[in-house]
Amino acid sequence: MMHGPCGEACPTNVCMRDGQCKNHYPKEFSDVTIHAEGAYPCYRRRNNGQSVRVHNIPLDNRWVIPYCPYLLAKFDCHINVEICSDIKLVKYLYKYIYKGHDKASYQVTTNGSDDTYDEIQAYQAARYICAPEAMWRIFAFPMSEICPPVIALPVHLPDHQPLRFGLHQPLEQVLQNPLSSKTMLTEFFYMNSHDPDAKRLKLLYKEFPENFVWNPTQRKWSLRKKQTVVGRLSTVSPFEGERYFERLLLMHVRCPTSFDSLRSIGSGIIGSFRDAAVFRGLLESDDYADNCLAEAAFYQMPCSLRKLFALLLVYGICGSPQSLWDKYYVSMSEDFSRTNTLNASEVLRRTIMTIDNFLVSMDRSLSEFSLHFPIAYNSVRNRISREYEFEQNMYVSEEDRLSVNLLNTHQKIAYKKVVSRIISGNGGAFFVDGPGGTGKTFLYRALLAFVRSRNNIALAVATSGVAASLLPGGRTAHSRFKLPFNSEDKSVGSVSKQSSLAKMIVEAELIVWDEATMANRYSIDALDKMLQDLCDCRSLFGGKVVLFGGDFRQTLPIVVRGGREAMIAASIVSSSIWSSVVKLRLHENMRAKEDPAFVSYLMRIGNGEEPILFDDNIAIPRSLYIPFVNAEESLNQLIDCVFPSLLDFRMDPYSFINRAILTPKNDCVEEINDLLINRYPGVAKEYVSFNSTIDSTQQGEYEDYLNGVSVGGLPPHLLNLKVNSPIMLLRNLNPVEGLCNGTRLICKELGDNFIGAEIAVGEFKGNHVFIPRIPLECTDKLKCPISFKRMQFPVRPCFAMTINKAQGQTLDYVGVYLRQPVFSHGQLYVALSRARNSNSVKILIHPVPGKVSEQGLTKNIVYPEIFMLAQGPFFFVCNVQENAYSFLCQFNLFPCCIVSSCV
Ligand SMILES: Nc1ncnc2c1ncn2[C@@H]1O[C@H](COP(=O)(O)OP(=O)(O)OP(=O)(O)O)[C@@H](O)[C@H]1O
Repeated sequence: MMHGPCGEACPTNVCMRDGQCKNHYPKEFSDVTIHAEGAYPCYRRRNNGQSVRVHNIPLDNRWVIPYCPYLLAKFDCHINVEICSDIKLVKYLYKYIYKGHDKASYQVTTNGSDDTYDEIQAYQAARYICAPEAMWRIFAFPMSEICPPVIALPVHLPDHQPLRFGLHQPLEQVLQNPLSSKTMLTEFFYMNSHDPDAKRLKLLYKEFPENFVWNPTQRKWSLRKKQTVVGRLSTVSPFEGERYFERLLLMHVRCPTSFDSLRSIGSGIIGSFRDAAVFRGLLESDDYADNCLAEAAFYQMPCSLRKLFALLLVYGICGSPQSLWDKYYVSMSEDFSRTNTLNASEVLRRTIMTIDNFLVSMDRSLSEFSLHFPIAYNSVRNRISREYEFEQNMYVSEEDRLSVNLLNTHQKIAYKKVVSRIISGNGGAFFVDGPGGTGKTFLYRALLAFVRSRNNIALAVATSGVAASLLPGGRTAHSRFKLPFNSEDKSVGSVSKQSSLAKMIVEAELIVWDEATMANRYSIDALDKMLQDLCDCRSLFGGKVVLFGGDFRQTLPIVVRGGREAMIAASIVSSSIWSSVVKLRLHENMRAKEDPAFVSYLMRIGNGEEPILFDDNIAIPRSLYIPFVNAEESLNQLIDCVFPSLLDFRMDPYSFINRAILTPKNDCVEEINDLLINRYPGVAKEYVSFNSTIDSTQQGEYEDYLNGVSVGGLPPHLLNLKVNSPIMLLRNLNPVEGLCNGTRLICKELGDNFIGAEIAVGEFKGNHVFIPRIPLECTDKLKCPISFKRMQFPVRPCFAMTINKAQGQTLDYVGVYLRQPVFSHGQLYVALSRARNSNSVKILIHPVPGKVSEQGLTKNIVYPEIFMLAQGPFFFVCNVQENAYSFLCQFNLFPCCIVSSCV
């Protein structure tokens, strides 16, 4: 079946909406079917040159609607086919099964007739049953079957057991029957207190039917011998109060022996199920901020406590900031009051200013919160001007100041070019391109030091928080320039011309943007427009000197549901500014100098020059991979290579923090982290998240589902941590202080309401921070069909992380776990290039089932067209960047020969 023709060839086709095909035809060519996370499957559509003519327009494989010839022939009707490889797609199966037959119901009445029409009765009396269904029913064949069977478990309050009795059955008789008061729930309690198997297994209520069978006649549970079943607690709306909180406890408390035991804490019993749920951390408490500060204050770390207070303010968790301030002021100012040189009002001023400074670095200010102090202080009005002052007086380290003397030849050339533009005031945009480790950051630091040591402003930004934290005074580009996050938003950001921020931007002599290869080109175009507007100058970037940097071998901008072409189209190389950018190249790898063979191997992987054997598969050298024996044994071998002794790790976590297992997908990350946190020595502390649907009426219905949802970027529902275990931050809490999405920390204190941790890497290594639970929203329908908010600590263990998350980080030992091969451009290169040499990397590849003998083969996905588009001269030839690849292919110019001829 073919779609269309539509688009330019037929703009009036029914599928056209706002000049675009609503079904996204034509699709992209692809040699294999790819099912990326959070994206529609990209089916195999080979570019084999074949086409058919429909309405006189040639349509090739990109226009084919997925179909199954067998099904079409068998049923002789219209059947579309989709891979059912995602849980979300299952809903379509149910939709079509339960939709029922097409039917209509009508009634003929005379005018003025007042006959009341019983719609339900009419439906029951005249439901249309098609012939096959009628036959199916006559033969009493089962109409539906769920496998495995789902056992619905009742939830009721004490003495609120539901009772079933006949119409004429005497109530007394019902009540006197001892079986009447027995329910699955009461007998679950009974089993937990009397049955040795139940005591041993320590099950949750929902797990109980998996191990025990309910006998409805005798009203008792007995050990299950066969059949796999699934238990589900009946849903309860939060509006039902205590019954809802009781259910919450039943979902999380193991082996309760009575209703009271659900509410028992230590030796006492808490008054209500709600309070018990709050006490166990299952429910957002009204006093959360108070409890959190009280617990953290106990550790007497006033500096960390002030930052914690600021975080609670920023995330709107403080119900009453003033009362918390009054209550914890003494603890927050303890270090200042201890110095005998400061009087009381000076202590107060310092405490206020340090909190305000912390808030300012998070783009907020103390004056935004309803807090009153007995002294005056400068805040919101001067907030941006304080930033301006901060930028103008940025401290430049001696090391950075002297780094200019250490630059290698290529770095020196780049340095001189940029500096000469700064001095001449002519402006210009540069792009420094170099593989990882060639000293791009080293160059940025030298340039930033040059400008700042003359007391001028140089703004350092990066696409990701981790990269920003590696630059002195670095911020994420979006937060520094208030750029729109949404690529649909074509506005130029929200910096008003009169603001101090605008003044700071206009005065900046240099803007450095690292990891620009990961940025969406709309952000870069937005910066160009904004600078032109603020500087009243139509030249590129308003005539400012802007230095971009990055590595096109690494991953490209993420485009939700977008494939290869969409990623290329979102890259800086597809931006209108690209042809005017001066390209600077660094070649000498300064990081892996001692292993040149590994460096050239990495380059071959990154450039896509490693020979492809078949289906994008390359052979990994024998010394780099662990031979696959079976899933468990081989994974253990990989773990042993990366973390040879977890006990040593616990003793000296800093010595091991730069070791990690990298893998393409989130599900593997969670699996390995769970495995390793269990093996890690020490007692685990479990933090349970509270998930609430944005639409509160959906809470009861979806709560269990949301507890099971694992979304990339959100912490897990059940977060298990141990003291000294490594964790990764999942939010940009404060990039200026090194707290970015991706920062690695070491757990130090595990309170009930906070986590105390030390930053483990980078400029801020050793800094201590208290992290509170914060609300983390997921409204992206592609990640989860139900919009919800998860109240949890924004961290996860980081023994393992996704390859994309590792970008920008340098590791001492890298384990690459490829249960599934990489799925996007540059991932294999990013994973391997985190290591300094070949001795500090090991790869485990799961072979294709049935082909265990084919060891050490894996995919290396490289989009060579990005390298071509990144080369300047070709832009003059092809003009329309997005079509450059196909344009060049028409002339039989293929990637390798183009790159080499261009170089
Ligand atoms: N000219 C130099 N002299 C001495 N050391 C250098 C020089 N250039 C870079 N280095 C060192 O080499 C290492 C890698 O440099 P850097 O982090 O700047 O590379 P990069 O290109 O930014 O890498 P990535 O793309 O992975 O972030 C660093 O330890 C840096 O200090």
